[in-house]
Amino acid sequence: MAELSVSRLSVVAGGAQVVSHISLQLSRGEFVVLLGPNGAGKSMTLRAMLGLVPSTGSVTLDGASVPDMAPSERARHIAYLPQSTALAWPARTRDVVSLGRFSHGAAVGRLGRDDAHAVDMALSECALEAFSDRRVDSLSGGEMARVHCARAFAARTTFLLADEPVAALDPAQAFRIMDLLQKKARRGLGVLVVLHDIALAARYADRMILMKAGELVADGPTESVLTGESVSALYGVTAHVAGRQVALNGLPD
Ligand SMILES: Nc1ncnc2c1ncn2[C@@H]1O[C@H](COP(=O)(O)OP(=O)(O)OP(=O)(O)O)[C@@H](O)[C@H]1O
Repeated sequence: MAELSVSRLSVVAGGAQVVSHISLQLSRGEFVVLLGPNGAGKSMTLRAMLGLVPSTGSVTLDGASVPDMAPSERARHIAYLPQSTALAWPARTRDVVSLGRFSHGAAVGRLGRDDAHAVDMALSECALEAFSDRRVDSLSGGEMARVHCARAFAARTTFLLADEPVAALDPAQAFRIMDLLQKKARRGLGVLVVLHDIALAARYADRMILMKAGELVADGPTESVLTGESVSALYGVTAHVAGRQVALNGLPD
């Protein structure tokens, strides 16, 4: 069973410790949601796990240090959907999805048979066939989010780290993306997703990790981690949780 293992990961930014001694494991086939208030250190944790920011501690994939991997090797194992999804250049959808194959040696206009197949599959999984030749700067936010997912799926990695992939999507589009990620996890992808929508997280997560002020405060099965008390302690709002149903009742009086 492939495993991504994080041990005592810490990050300092702007002179402050923004991630403090985080340890966690992610296995293939798991769907894990990382929750926490703004500024808790969630994005920094993902970026440090990928070696994109300096950190201390260790991150290993089946024992091999991830930050020490060449970028292309890392990208063959772990796909990353960063928070910002804007694309500044007017590429076609299919070419953006093809970027997911670059770590396998492909280049725009130079896709091998396996690359082309992976791109076609990813376009189909994300219901993007009709947009294949469209310029991405003409797509809606929800369509663009699907393009980013397709790019990640085309890479055929064993792990996917996604930072708020459904922020700014309407409920149907958000469910569509979460369903896709869940389907991929059921087929063996290890998925770690940062979300702010607690109800959505409750619906999908096999496991939840809670972070606050740079520290990991809970990690376990959704049913045991998600309680009215844990949501209140995390966000400072009153909440009622029944199983996987979450009702937020605003700020305390
Ligand atoms: N380059 C930097 N210099 C100084 N502080 C930084 C820098 N980058 C990030 N930080 C700080 O690190 C903390 C954690 O940031 P991070 O982006 O990981 O939070 P987050 O949990 O992802 O928040 P959000 O939910 O708002 O996206 C924040 O307080 C942020 O201001």
